[in-house]
Amino acid sequence: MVLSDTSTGKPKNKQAGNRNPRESFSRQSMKPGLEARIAATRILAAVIDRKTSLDGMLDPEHGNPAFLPLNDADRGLVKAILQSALRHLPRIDAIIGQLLDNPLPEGARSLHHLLVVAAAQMLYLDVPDHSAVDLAVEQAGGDPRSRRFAKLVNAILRRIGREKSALLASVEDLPCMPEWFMQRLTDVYGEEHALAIAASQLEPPTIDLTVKSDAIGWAERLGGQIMPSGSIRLDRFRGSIPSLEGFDEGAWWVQDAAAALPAQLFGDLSGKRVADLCAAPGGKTAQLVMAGGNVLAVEQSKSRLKRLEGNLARLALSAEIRCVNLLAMDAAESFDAILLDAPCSSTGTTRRHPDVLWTKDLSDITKLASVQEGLLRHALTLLKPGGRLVFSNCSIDPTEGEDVVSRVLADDAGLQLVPIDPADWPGLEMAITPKGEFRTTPAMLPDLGGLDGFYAAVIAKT
Ligand SMILES: C[S@@+](CC[C@H](N)C(=O)[O-])C[C@H]1O[C@@H](n2cnc3c(N)ncnc32)[C@H](O)[C@@H]1O
Repeated sequence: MVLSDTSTGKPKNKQAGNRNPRESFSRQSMKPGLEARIAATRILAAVIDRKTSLDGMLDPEHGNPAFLPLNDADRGLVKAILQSALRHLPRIDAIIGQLLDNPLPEGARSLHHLLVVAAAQMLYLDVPDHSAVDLAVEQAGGDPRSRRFAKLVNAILRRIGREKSALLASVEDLPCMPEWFMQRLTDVYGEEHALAIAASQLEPPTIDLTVKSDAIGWAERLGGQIMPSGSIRLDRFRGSIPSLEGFDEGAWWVQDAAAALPAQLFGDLSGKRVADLCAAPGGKTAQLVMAGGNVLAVEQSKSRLKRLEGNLARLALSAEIRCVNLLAMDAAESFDAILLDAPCSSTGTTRRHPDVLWTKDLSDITKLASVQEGLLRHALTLLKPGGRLVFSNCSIDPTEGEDVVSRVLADDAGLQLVPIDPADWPGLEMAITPKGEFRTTPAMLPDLGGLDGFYAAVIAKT
């Protein structure tokens, strides 16, 4: 049995996953929920087959063409389906595999994605089984690539409905990460820690806020708890952030507790000239301004810089802003303190962005490490003697953290690592390496709801 599937071909324009003209649905005649399911299936295909990141495709104005016509409720449903499907993909695949007599044909990508979307709804979301099955069968019937498998779709999904508990139990020990990533985590952190990271990834993330001041007061008002980073955690908050007290007046901003650490490593910045070299969307810029710095925020992406400007305006904080590639900055311009929060694989943020695991691989990690090394070497030329630079990123792989810093330090005797003192960070001692760098992972502080994976090191120039 051979299926052809052109959906794995390159998209015709920059927006991945355009409506396939061969699908025979018209919007008006669709059952409620079907359009959302079709959108979720297309976007899932773009993530898995074309390595397209989810954030851009779910952008309310510039997102995937299948996403844009949906109403708010359907958009919410699509997001929930995709988060669940990507978070649990290896388990869903294993369950579907158990129910098939023969593996799905190599080319049957659209059939695979359709089954994954329906199974995610049935196994991990509160969608009634009969409605998930009916819509999946209708979806299969309306797509010439899957039409002849409509009976198979019906049979598999009905069995998932009937045998849900046993099927879920049969996969509960399977880590929900791609094999290459699980292997890499095991090599770096050991099996136990790697399994704990994989398990933490199954939990929806918490929302953390960084406050301008009065953390105790805001924690009480918002019903949150104060984290060892000083952040306020709103555990399992699911509402609308802008509706929270303090948003309009700019009293706080959303920032994971681990992401709040690097900018704090400078201490008081009063009177100092500070550069935030990879600044957007600006969470760390805001911290540097609040620490008293005279801050220049540098960012090469115009659209991301707009977000930074909007964020600083809401917070009523001011910084000098420059849209430039930091590699073009001249060493004649020097700074007392520099934060380089470098672009990275984002593998520390898989609780929030489960697509990262399916859009990145080891070669991306190696490439990004080399970009980071170039950025770090250049950033250090902009640092005054006696100044400090904090290098950070949200990768969980030491290739993009510890290894970059140790190579750069080994080449220049005028640079030293300033060890972070565990005594200064009660509650986060486990996140400080023997050399004195921050290395958080999502498996840390499990009783408080975990942390993003982050790396940060302080470098001094003599
Ligand atoms: C990890 S994000 C920074 C997050 C930010 N520090 C925060 O806390 O909100 C990395 C940013 O660096 C920017 N970037 C990447 N390469 C750059 C370069 N060569 N020059 C300037 N900005 C760059 C990216 O556009 C991206 O916005």
